[in-house]
Formats: sequence, structure tokens, C-alpha cells
Amino acid sequence: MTYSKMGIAMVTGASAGIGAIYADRLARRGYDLILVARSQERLDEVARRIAGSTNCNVSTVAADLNDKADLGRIETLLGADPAITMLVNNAGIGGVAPLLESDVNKMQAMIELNITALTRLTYAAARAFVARGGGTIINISSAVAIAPEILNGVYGATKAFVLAFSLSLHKELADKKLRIQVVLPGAIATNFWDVSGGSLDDLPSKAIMQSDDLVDAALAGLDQGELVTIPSLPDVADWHAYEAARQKLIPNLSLNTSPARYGIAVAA
Ligand SMILES: NC(=O)C1=CN([C@@H]2O[C@H](COP(=O)(O)OP(=O)(O)OC[C@H]3O[C@@H](n4cnc5c(N)ncnc54)[C@H](OP(=O)(O)O)[C@@H]3O)[C@@H](O)[C@H]2O)C=CC1
Ligand SMILES: N[C@@H](C=O)C(=O)O
Repeated sequence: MTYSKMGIAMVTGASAGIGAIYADRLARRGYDLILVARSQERLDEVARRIAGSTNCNVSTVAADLNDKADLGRIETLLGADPAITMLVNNAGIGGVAPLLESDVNKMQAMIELNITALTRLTYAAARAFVARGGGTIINISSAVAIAPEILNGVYGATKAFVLAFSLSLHKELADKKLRIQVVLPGAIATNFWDVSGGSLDDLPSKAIMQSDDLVDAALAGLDQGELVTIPSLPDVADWHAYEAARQKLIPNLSLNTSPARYGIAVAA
């Protein structure tokens, strides 16, 4: 049940870091909130802080999105509560170790959280929002989606999935009033780095953004109608040039002949 005209925003990974700031900012924009993460204690702390400084209704659901039953509960909730109008797919973990030094079981868990959970929640939200006449999905990707050489490769690949999936969702569902935004943050000062086994101390301070600034910039990008938001990028024309180059490739990615450089004789 919500009394907010904006409806309810569900934010995953809302007990800390970027997700907790999204929760705060969306509450200030008039959304009621459903906050999801594993730690009930930390969710309660975030919820208390927000409820104490805004008029919004905040509820919390402790769920491990790596657990099939917990994930199923959140999917069901997205479909069942008609007041939910926004999903912020933020929960995620990273890694910094190269392939030969990383544990494949941890990589699988990362894929299950960053890809599988995000995909299942997106399916649940997209179907529900289309049936309800509209809604917004914000997917938190990463700068490493387009720079997989920087951190752990599986992490970069999971975030490339989030970017590609979001571009496709936009193409398929924009005319059904489903609003998609994908956000590609650079390095942000959160616990992410401890969890990933990295350290912000290894990065120059000019490369590190605070999570408040990241979320404020990302929401400004949402207001400006951006599909892809790269909060650190000084000149958006650079992204547009990258995207234009990608679009230029598309008509030539599937042809019935190979080019002369491969030396394959063309049948007469
Ligand atoms: N920090 C950075 O430099 C960058 C981060 N990102 C992305 O931003 C997103 C948020 O990261 P950030 O805030 O930095 O990291 P934090 O580690 O600070 O926060 C991660 C959040 O996700 C929750 N979470 C982790 N695992 C699970 C799980 N299995 N089920 C449910 N919730 C879970 C955590 O809560 P709990 O432990 O209570 O479950 C916490 O609320 C991630 O997707 C990350 O990849 C992208 C680019 C850069
Ligand atoms: N985007 C950050 C991690 O995901 C980074 O660029 O360090």
C-alpha cells in the first residue's frame, strides 16, 4: 500500500553504498520505498534514517538474491504490488583479481548476483510495469562494461551483460512506456572495494567519486532522458561517437560473404 503519487521504488542492495543513497534521493523525490539486501540490521538503519528525514513510507525485505527462494520472493513482490513503479537493480559484487588468481566458485556467485538476479528481477518488473501502463528500471552497470581490462574480467563481463541487456530492453519496450536507464559508474567510494578484495588507496583520488555525487548525477541523467549515463565522463560527445561507431557496424555484422582480407574465394 502506498500513499505516494510517485508510487514505490524498490532498490536492491539498499543497505549500504550506492543503493542507500538511491533510497535517500528517491524518498526526497516523493517515492515510497522497498529496500532489499541481506542484512536486516543495516536495512533497518537506512530505513530509520530516511523515514526520520522524509515523509516517505519505507519497508524492508531481507533477502539474499543469490538464494533461489529469496529471489523468488522478491520477483513475486514486484508482480504483486501494483504500487511499485520503479526498480533500481543495484545489488552487485565485484572482483579485482585476474583469472588465474580468482576462485571460479566466487565468479559463479558473482554471475548469479550481477546477471541472474538482475535478469529475473527485470523480467518480473518489466512484465508488471507494462501491464500497469508504465514504470522505470534503473540498472547499475559499471565503467568496466566498456573497459573490461581494468578489473576482474568476469566482473567486467557481468557489467557488459547489464549494458547490453539494458540497450535491448530499451529497444523492445520503450514504446510500452517502460523507461530504462543504465548507469556506468567509475570508481566510487563504498565497501565494494573491501568486498572485491581491492583498495581505493591504489587509485588516484581524482579517479574516485563519492556515492552521493554519483547518484545525484545519475538521477540528473534520468531527468534528462538518458538511456546510458556515465556520470564521470566529461564530454558526452565521446559516448555518442562510441555509440555511433557501434551503430555503423550493425548493418555489416551479418553478410553472406567474407571480405577480401581473409582470402576466401567467392563461388562464381
Ligand atoms: N563502488 C564502485 O566503485 C562501483 C560499484 N558499481 C556497482 O554498484 C552497485 C552497488 O555497489 P556499491 O554500493 O559500490 O557496493 P557496496 O558493497 O557498498 O553495496 C552492495 C550492496 O549490495 C548488497 N548485496 C550484496 N550481495 C547481495 C546479495 N547476495 N543479495 C542481496 N543484496 C546483496 C549489500 O548488502 P548486504 O551485504 O546487506 O546484502 C549492499 O547493500 C554494484 O552493482 C556494483 O557493481 C559499479 C561501478 C563502480
Ligand atoms: N566502475 C568501477 C567498478 O565497477 C571502476 O571503474 O573501478
